[in-house]
Amino acid sequence: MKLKGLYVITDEKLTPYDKMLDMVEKALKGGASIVQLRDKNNSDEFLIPYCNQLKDLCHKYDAIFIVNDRVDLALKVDADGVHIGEEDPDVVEVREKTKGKIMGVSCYGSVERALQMQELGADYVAFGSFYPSPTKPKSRIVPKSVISEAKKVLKIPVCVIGGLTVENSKELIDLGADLVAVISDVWTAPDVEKRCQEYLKLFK
Ligand SMILES: Cc1ncc(COP(=O)(O)OP(=O)(O)O)c(N)n1
Ligand SMILES: Cc1nc(C(=O)O)sc1CCOP(=O)(O)O
Ligand SMILES: [Mg+2]
Repeated sequence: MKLKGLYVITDEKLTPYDKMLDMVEKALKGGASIVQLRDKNNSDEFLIPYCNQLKDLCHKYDAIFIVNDRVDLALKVDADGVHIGEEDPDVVEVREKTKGKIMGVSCYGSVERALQMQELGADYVAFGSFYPSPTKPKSRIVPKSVISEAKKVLKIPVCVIGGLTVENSKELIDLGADLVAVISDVWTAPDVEKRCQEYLKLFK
């Protein structure tokens, strides 16, 4: 299990629950290192069986299973970790509750915030959006220079997100991104496994 490579994130519309496990397995076969469940609407009770199956699937492929926002759900299903942002539960409390698990924190365009989050125990930080995101159209665009600035001062891995495609990710990886987090470009691909393999080639 590694904090490097392709990080795929589920989406209530693009990975509907009746197709999600099949689609995620294709991404894992294609080499995804991390899978995040991102669901803003459904109840924990509805999500628990999916989380358990996703976690088992991830572990079969030596990948990491992360839950977005919902720390209590992550704990209930013993996920490998959580991802939180500015509007989510407090980082210090989350670190306390999720000792031994991976904690990823969104830092948007701020290296200063990333340094603080590293200090508070984040295992990786995420910057973005780098391009207009079909999933989060209101997300602010941040300059690519934040990646190289972050890499100069951070010890923990840097994840990039927001409007990423195979074509536009190469430049971000060359600037130092350790993880490339993707929703639309992976799940709308005609062949999800092949699309993931294309991302993996960018890291070689
Ligand atoms: C890997 C990764 N990076 C960033 C985010 C965004 O988190 P956040 O800002 O909390 O926004 P929401 O995803 O919760 O809408 C993420 N989920 N994953
Ligand atoms: C969940 C998320 N967070 C973002 C941020 O900028 O912090 S952008 C984003 C959505 C990423 O989806 P897509 O690959 O479809 O653009
Ligand atoms: Mg969040």
